[in-house]
Amino acid sequence: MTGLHTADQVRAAESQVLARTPEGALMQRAATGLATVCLRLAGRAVGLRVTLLVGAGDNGGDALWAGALLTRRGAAVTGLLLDPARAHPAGLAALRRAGGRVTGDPAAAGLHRADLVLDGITGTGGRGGLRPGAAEAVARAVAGPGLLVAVDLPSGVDADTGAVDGEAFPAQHTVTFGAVKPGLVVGEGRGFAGRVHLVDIGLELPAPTARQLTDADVAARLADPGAGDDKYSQGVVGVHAGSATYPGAGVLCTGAALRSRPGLVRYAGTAAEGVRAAWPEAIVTDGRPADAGRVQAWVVGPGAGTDDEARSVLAEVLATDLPVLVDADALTLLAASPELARGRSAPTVLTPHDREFTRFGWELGGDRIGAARTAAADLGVTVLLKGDATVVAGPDGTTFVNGTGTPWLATAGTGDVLSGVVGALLATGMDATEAAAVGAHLHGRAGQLAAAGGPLIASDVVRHLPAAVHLLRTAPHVPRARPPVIR
Ligand SMILES: NC(=O)C1=CN([C@@H]2O[C@H](COP(=O)(O)OP(=O)(O)OC[C@H]3O[C@@H](n4cnc5c(N)ncnc54)[C@H](O)[C@@H]3O)[C@@H](O)[C@H]2O)[C@@H](O)CC1
Ligand SMILES: [K+]
Repeated sequence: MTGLHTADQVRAAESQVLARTPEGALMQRAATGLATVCLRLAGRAVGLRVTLLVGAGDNGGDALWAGALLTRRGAAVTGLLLDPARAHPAGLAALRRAGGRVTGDPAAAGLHRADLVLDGITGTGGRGGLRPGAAEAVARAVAGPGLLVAVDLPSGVDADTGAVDGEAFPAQHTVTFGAVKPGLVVGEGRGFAGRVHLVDIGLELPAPTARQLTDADVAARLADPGAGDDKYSQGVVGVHAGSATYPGAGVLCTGAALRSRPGLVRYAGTAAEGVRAAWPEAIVTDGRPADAGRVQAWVVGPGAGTDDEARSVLAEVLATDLPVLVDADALTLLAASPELARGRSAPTVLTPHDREFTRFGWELGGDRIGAARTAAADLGVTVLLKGDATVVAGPDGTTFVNGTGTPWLATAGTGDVLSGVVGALLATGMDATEAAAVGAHLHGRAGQLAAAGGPLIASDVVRHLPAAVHLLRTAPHVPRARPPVIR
């Protein structure tokens, strides 16, 4: 599990270490880690042309110290001082001592021929997007051939939210210190961070503000069937999705549930004929949820319409004491009658995309973690806010940011697949917020496998779910999972 820590949390942990270590020691650790990663990425030191973009704070100090280390290893390092009077004094002196050169002129900083560019403009102390001088230097860096490496955080990205207000440094790699900040993995920031390398600088960190599951974490939560299991003990999920005219959502959602968890899927709805034809393994009725037989969780909404019948089905399943996943059309209905979800005794999971989210009247700015948390607390539900990095927030504030997936998943029907996956996990009795996070991770991995040869369609994701489970289970360090407990 990767813990995500806010800038304040990291700063507080840093000040504890600062109080008991010699001056500059922490920055030395950061700079040494940074230089080590740079050498690994570049594959050599001697003759390596490096340009440092140096801002006015300690982030610039890290870059200068790392530049000094690289100079000593034989690199040709130039520091571009964006605010020369405020450049970190000790770092600047170290670079000069080592034989590095400095300039205040972006045109003279060698960005057109650098092998490596280190972005030390701002880190956790940055506010807002790049200022004009910094933006000009970044534009030159982007136009040049150098590998773009951000120091701690791509400048211009908000450490806590990933919001980018204006321009930011588009890093190919980010070397971050002490802890991964949420802004590196969520929101727009995710797209600016590139590959994230965490350097341990010996901080004692508090509980993270949010978490990111690894393959091993997810595998550990996916239990094998035991010798005494039968189809009922594996979790039975009910699906109400699709319509007679558009059965696709019912077919995809039912198929995803079947392929995620080999228990039993019951389908109830007007897409019955299409679902029966596609999935003989499902138990299908064209009646209402109450006609479907016993289930341990419901998925309701994808392609199910927003008419009175659909509304009454939604009210029926939300009136049960079973976990319910509400998606798509059912979210539109719920947004108009949120009281149906408020105060339920069993867990409810909402899986909105941005438009569905704002229909509830919740604001969605650059802070997707904050928005999902506010919504979850408002209704007392788990909110899975879909996006490039899906955010899952539970009613108690537990938060996950998903780290798997591919842009190819932005295609019709993949949301129906996600609902089926999470619904199947809910039916096993898994905690609802974990089920949403585990389901998002598995769905993303299946999407990555399905997209290996190029574009994918949603049914490709369904087909790749078993291979994705296998991939997760063969990840390093997977502990054995205990069998699920079915109520
Ligand atoms: N506190 C510590 O002991 C350590 C801090 N470290 C580094 O220190 C960084 C934080 O340093 P600081 O708190 O000095 O802050 P930063 O270096 O992140 O930036 C603050 C400076 O940038 C200016 N600034 C703010 N927004 C700007 C913008 N949009 N465009 C241009 N300039 C802007 C401010 O005026 C201020 O002078 C971390 O990200 C990390 O890189 C590491 O060396 C590890 C140890
Ligand atoms: K930076």
